[in-house]
Amino acid sequence: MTDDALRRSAGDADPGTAGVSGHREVDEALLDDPARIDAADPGFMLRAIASGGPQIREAMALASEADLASLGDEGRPRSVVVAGVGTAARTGDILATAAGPRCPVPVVAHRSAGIPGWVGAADMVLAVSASGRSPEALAAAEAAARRGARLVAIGAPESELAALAERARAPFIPVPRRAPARASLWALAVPVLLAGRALGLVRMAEADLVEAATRLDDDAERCKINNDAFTNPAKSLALDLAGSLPVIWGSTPLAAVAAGRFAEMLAANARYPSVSDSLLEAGRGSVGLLDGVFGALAESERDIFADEPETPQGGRLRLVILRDDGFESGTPAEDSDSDEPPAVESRRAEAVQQLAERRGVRCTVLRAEGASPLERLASLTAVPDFASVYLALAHGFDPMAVPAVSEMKDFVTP
Ligand SMILES: O=P(O)(O)OC[C@H]1O[C@H](O)[C@H](O)[C@@H](O)[C@@H]1O
Repeated sequence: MTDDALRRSAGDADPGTAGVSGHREVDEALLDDPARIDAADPGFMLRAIASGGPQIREAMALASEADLASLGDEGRPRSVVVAGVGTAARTGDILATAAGPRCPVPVVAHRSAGIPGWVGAADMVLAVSASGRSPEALAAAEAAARRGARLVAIGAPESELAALAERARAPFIPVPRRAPARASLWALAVPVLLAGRALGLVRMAEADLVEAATRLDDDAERCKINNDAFTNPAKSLALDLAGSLPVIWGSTPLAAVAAGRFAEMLAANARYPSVSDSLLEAGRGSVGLLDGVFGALAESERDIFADEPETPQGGRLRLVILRDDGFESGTPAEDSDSDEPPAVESRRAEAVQQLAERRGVRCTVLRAEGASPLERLASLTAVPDFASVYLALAHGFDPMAVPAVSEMKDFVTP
């Protein structure tokens, strides 16, 4: 489409605003007023995000009805490809991390249409789509069936994906529709993890799932709208980030998955740009951001005698470190999601905190809690999920409606 055509099809939206509402300054007072929060969230995104615990329990029941356990009967596949986009693709990262570095077969999160060229009859494809109609997941399921690969489909009941699975005689795990897809992370991730467990790639007890669900319930309770910013960790994280350029680094592979999820939620809900990575990668490159225009230089120009900066944090980094130091700092080696000793990862997290401190770059640290990797992942996603929504609301954005995403779909759908 040419620029002119793009402009024409944008209708009569004002240039520069495209009918988008919201305000650049955060409305801090809104976060202390439950009635205003409610009114600012007409699509009930907070409620949707709070359903993580129930999603896990429901997914466990639905997966047991679908008899996923029998997947292991045909033996271990040569590889597992998790195909989908957006939140569906994130479940592939979760499976790969849960399977860990000692996993005997490759686990690949495939984020484009179809499946890799090397996939054949010896491989297994998990096609994941919350709506059950994303072209990428449908193309993956179709290609898997055509090439004779083993297929499991996970998505909305009575969807195109469900029909495709039925035609291919492949197991289908229904995921009750809960728009938007990003509010369905746990409903999608649990069947993927249970498939991995049935194939012998993931060690995960029922109790781990139950405890992760309880953790999400507890965090939803701490993050509920009636708790003010002093007691609500999500509101206080949202205020930490307000007006900043967030840089989110995860101390371990598991924490890096949570970092990626946070960046995705900040973009979709709060419409904030951010950088996210594992600290291992960041330490070799993007840690340099701390020295840059938005890092040390922005901080050295700050007037430390001013009562209130005119634009708080404008154009300045805010570091968020997601730390997973393992269960009581002593994760048994066989449970570790990383190839590195936990001490090395902890040292890296301490180091980057010191680097930030020396440069005056503000830093928020979130620590994983819980015994199992799944529970610790849940503990690193719940508060950030809520924070992204509170930040959206404080800027006057409806976190449910993202005009740019809808317009993109309209432009590219033939
Ligand atoms: O899970 P699906 O229904 O296939 O949707 C996949 C993705 O589609 C769109 O890109 C949405 O903006 C994403 O939030 C969603 O995760």
